[in-house]
Amino acid sequence: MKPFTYTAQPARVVFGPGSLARLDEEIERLGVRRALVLCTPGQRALAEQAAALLGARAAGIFDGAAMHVPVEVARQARERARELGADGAVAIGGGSTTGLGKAIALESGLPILAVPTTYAGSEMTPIYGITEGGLKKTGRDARVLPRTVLYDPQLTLGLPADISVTSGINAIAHAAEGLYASDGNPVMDLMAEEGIAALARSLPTVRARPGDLEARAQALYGAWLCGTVLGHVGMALHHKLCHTLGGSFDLPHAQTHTIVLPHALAYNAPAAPEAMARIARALAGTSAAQAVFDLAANNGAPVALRDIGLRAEDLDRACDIALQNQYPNPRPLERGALRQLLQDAWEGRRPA
Ligand SMILES: NC(=O)C1=CN([C@@H]2O[C@H](COP(=O)(O)OP(=O)(O)OC[C@H]3O[C@@H](n4cnc5c(N)ncnc54)[C@H](OP(=O)(O)O)[C@@H]3O)[C@@H](O)[C@H]2O)C=CC1
Ligand SMILES: O=C(O)/C=C\C(=O)CC(=O)O
Repeated sequence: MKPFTYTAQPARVVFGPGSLARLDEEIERLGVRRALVLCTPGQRALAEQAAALLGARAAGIFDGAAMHVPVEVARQARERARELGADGAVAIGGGSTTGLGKAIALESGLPILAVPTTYAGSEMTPIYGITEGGLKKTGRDARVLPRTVLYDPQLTLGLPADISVTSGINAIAHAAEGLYASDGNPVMDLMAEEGIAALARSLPTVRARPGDLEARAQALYGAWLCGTVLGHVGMALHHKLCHTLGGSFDLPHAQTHTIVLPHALAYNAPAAPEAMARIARALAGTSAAQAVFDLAANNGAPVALRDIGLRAEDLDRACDIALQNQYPNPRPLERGALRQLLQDAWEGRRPA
């Protein structure tokens, strides 16, 4: 048994179809009297539904959430919370909305209740990300971890099939890197393998039948487990590469994770055989890298960076940026091999 340290993070999770109906009692449980409801413009109707459930406990709605939490949006939301005398926030939507709630909590310490509608998993982590001047700054702070999470599979029924698949593989990426994390532990390993398996089982059904509530519940269960892993252990090459590609080249988040993951796993495979075996087992495959690639390719997800906006002439700079910071990774960062990883991901080549 490898030595480990495990510190459980506080979070209350309410899971089940219709759990949105418990919003008012759960926000009261946090001692919140005036909650600001956060959403993107596209999820305004859902936010209004949440505000109606809160009744007098709804201070108002801020519908300006945006991908990667632009610093100006964070400032506007914080100002709105102050104007309304909010003593808490409800973030209802995907990772972009949860990220806005985190930006408010980072400065104010206000309690956040998250109602996720994608599989990003941000609701289970103390990780924040705020973008300024084209650069995304991420960090970890206990203040941003949502106090309560309501997982209601019914709210994911409207998530488009293509976004569902890439958001689900974004979740798988958290767990996959968690299995070779330098600060991993047996509890997170168990959650990671179960989370990957739940998503691998359910995503094909979600794509074929987006209205299948049980498949949606399985996918959301997997996302919860994978997000919990992300919140407890450090990420490595895959996430650092995706932050580089997303932050510096403005590539779409979940799609970037989906494309890069097979190649990051192939890069680390020689240095993390046990983790790869567990990932492959969870995916019912023989090769972790190929099983992830096939899950994406067989379910209509993009497999090539060139298909989501990265140009061939960007690859050298992407490699340079990725090499700027050192961080724990099973295999040392070697420029030649890293550049080949990016070339394979750009072309969409199935890992050998
Ligand atoms: N800090 C952390 O621990 C983590 C942070 N993240 C961050 O979260 C962001 C990515 O999160 P992700 O959820 O993928 O992205 P978004 O929150 O941007 O949502 C992705 C897309 O799904 C749509 N959508 C969301 N919910 C529904 C729904 N119920 N019905 C229909 N459409 C829906 C959104 O539409 P619309 O825009 O209209 O809402 C959007 O087009 C990134 O900024 C990433 O960095 C991701 C994982 C972990
Ligand atoms: O990259 C991920 O999926 C996990 C962490 C982040 O996205 C950090 C953030 O931008 O909030």
